[in-house]
This record gives sequence, structure tokens and C-alpha cells, in this order.
Amino acid sequence: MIQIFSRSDRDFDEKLAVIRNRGQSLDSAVEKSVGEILEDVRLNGDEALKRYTQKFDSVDPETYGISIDAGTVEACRSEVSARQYDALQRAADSIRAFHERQRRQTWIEQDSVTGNILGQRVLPLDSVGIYVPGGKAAYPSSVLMNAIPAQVAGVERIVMVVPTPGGEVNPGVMVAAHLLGITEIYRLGGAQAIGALAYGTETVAPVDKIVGPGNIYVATAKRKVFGRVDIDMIAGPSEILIIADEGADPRHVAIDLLSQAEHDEMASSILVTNSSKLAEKVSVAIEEELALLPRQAIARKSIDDYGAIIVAPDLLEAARISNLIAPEHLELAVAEPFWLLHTIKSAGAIFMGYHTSEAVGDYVAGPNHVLPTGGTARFFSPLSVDDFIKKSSLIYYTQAGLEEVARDVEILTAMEGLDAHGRSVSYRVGDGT
Ligand SMILES: NC(=O)c1ccc[n+]([C@@H]2O[C@H](COP(=O)([O-])OP(=O)(O)OC[C@H]3O[C@@H](n4cnc5c(N)ncnc54)[C@H](O)[C@@H]3O)[C@@H](O)[C@H]2O)c1
Ligand SMILES: N[C@H](CO)Cc1c[nH]c[nH+]1
Ligand SMILES: [Zn+2]
Repeated sequence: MIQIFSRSDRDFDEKLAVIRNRGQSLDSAVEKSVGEILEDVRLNGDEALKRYTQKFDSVDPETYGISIDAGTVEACRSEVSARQYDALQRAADSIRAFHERQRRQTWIEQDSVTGNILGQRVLPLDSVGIYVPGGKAAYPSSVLMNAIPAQVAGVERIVMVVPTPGGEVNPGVMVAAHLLGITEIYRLGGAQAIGALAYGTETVAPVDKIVGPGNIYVATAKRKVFGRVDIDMIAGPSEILIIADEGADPRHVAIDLLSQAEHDEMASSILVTNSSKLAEKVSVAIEEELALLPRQAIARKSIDDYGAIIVAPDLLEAARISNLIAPEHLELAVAEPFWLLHTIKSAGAIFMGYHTSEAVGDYVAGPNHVLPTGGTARFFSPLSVDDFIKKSSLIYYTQAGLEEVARDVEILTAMEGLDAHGRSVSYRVGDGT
């Protein structure tokens, strides 16, 4: 059963702290094992990749290579129906349209008096690795969400890694890659996939940045290789927080909570409501809906371990609690969502109104479903075109422009005791001795 507690409970702060710390509580066993896998891949390359892929994904290295070749990808086309293909294509179109709006331009400006020129040049990253999860479920939608913003940015080399349990490729994942023209694909998952992308092996050339969601092993490995390569964010086990008022349909709320619980035993689903009646009804509906789910065991564990219904005195207090948790997905299932929106500070994606189920954002709305988890929406943003570009500042000074600032540079360099800096300007304007 999902736990229900109230803002007025004496131990409310402790209970909220447990929820808030879910993303922070580092599991030392996971840390240790991920550290060992990464080091092993760094030292032993392909041999380590094959060993771990056999151990964790039951892939026989005698039967399957590390690369997934074009023939295997093309063969999957016949396993995907026309309706499935069209739905993938339509989702890709709306994701591309949304991300096209995020494009950034190089800009350059000349000062009309001095002739100085300042600007910012925007270029795509050379190479990125996209992680497509595949342990407990297969995610064709994550191929689209990861790769399309990289393509919009103009990244030349997009490398996809995806685990293939038992060696079986998922046709939907392969067709999504084919539809986008992704050709460099490796049969790799977990920390070993992240190690291969970060350090490189005999088969996998390293990349500049790794993006994409994954389970605790993937999220921990990305955090550990940050610095060697860039990463997008910590996009770990899924989360949903729903703020609902008495007008919300309890069954809709229950199903939406379960939609994220079914991803992973470590997923988290929270309802915050100002209605005790709704709280009770949602709790009952969760039990009824759970019984219908094929992934009941996963969702049950997630609801029992990381689920909660919190009764708050009013919607403003509900928003305050949500801001403290900073969820990956936030649904505002209230009569006036745009009014409540102004009180929300931290959430990866915000779904407004009674009709907007979180699942539309997972697949078809257009915004990215790779989102920060574990409270990191306080400072991380959704995956976007910005993740796939780099910027350089452009600075050009004329003689007149340099003369205008020379005195200030001399004063500031003297304050820092950095004489060569000062002389580099004095000499050019004729003050050097
Ligand atoms: N935040 C987001 O944007 C977002 C989007 C989609 C999915 N998700 C999340 O992605 C995750 C997908 O998880 P998944 O497990 O289905 O697939 P996954 O691909 O993330 O993980 C599978 C890999 O985990 C590794 N692994 C499993 N058990 C291990 C162990 N005991 N030791 C070391 N490595 C081990 C294996 O290498 C395996 O290949 C879920 O948590 C889901 O909620 C998040
Ligand atoms: N809800 C996930 C992000 O946490 C994304 C996803 C893909 N498919 C279904 N859901
Ligand atoms: Zn989802």
C-alpha cells in the first residue's frame, strides 16, 4: 500500500526528508561496483566489455559482436508495423519541431566608434554518445529524444549504445535509429557502455559528451566519468509528483502515478493534495490499477518503497512541498493550473490541467523526456539543443579601441600584480618602457 501522511503530522519533516534524499543517498555497493567496471573497461577495453555484457545482459560474445551492423538494423524494419512506423515518424516530427526552436545563432557586433568587434561563435560538438536504456523495458522514444536535438545542433558523429538482453535487439529501437540515420550502434549497456564511450576501446572510439537516461548504474557511471567527458545531467530512475485538487479524477491520478512506477523499482511517485477524500480514493484506485499491470511487480515495489500521498492544507503549501522535492515530472491536476504555475520553481517538465497525462510528454508532445531526477531539477534543465553545442567568445580590438581601455587594464593588472599582462597592453599603445 502507498503510504499516506499529512503536513500536520509531527514527523512530517522527517518523512519529507526521506523522499527528498532518495536521489542523494549514494548506494555504496553501486558506487563500488560502477567504479570497478569503469576502471576495468579503461584498462582492458573490448575484453572487459564482452565480459560484462555477458554477465549483466546474458549476451554470448561468441555469437554476437559489440557492433550492431546495418544488416541487423535493416532486418528490423519488417518487424515494425506501418502503424508503429508512422507513430514513430510523427513523434520524431513533433520532437524535431520543438527542438528547432532552441537553435542558437552565432552573433557578432562592431562598435561604431572604435571599430572593435565582439561576438559569440556557436559550433556543434564533434561527437556524442547517446545512451538508450534497455534493461527492464525498451525505449524507441529515447532514441528520438536523445538523437534529434543532437542532429538539430549539427553533431556529426552520434554514437548509440543500447543493452540487448540475451542478444536480442529491440526492433522498435533499431527502426527509430534507422529512421534518424544513426549508423554507429553498439550492443552495450550499464556502466560498461559509459566506460566505453568515455575512455574508448579497440572497437569504440571515445566521444566528447555522453547523454541520456538510465538506471542507477548508468547514472552513477555518468557522474563518475564527468570531467573526462561532458555529461548532460543525472537522468536516473523516473519520478512523478502530482499536485491535485478535489476536482481531479482519482483514477487518472492513480494511473499517472503508476505510469512512472512501472519504469523501475527505484522510480518514485508522489501525490500532494489538499483533499483528504481524493487521497483515500487515489490510494484505493492504485491498488485496483496495479492488479491490471503486466509490470505489476516493478510498480508495486516502487510504490511501496518510494511512493507517497501527502495531504497539504492548501495548494500553495502543496507547491511549496513540490519545490522542495524538485521532481522530474510535475502534473498540476487542478482547476486553475496556470495560476498555480507561478508558484512552481523547480521541475523538469510541468504538465498542466486535468487532461494532460505525463505520458504525452514521454512520447509525442515534442519537449524532451530526458529530464533531471533526484532533486537535480533545482539546477539541471531538460536535454536540449544547448547540450550539443559549444560557444567561443570572439574579441577583436583596433588601435583606437585598445588606447581607450589601456589605462583601466594597467590599473587592474597592477592590482593583481601581473606585470606581463599590463605590459602587453602598454607596449601596444606606446606606453611601454
Ligand atoms: N530520467 C529520464 O529522463 C528517464 C527516461 C527514460 C527512462 N528512465 C529510467 O531509465 C531506467 C532504465 O533502466 P533499465 O534497467 O530498464 O535499463 P538500463 O539500460 O538503464 O540498465 C540496464 C543495464 O544496467 C546494468 N546493470 C543491471 N544490473 C546491474 C548490476 N547488478 N550491476 C551492474 N550493472 C547492472 C547492466 O549493464 C544493464 O545493461 C529506469 O530507471 C527508468 O526510470 C529515465
Ligand atoms: N518517463 C520516462 C522519463 O522518466 C521516459 C519514457 C520513455 N518511455 C516511456 N517513458
Ligand atoms: Zn515514462
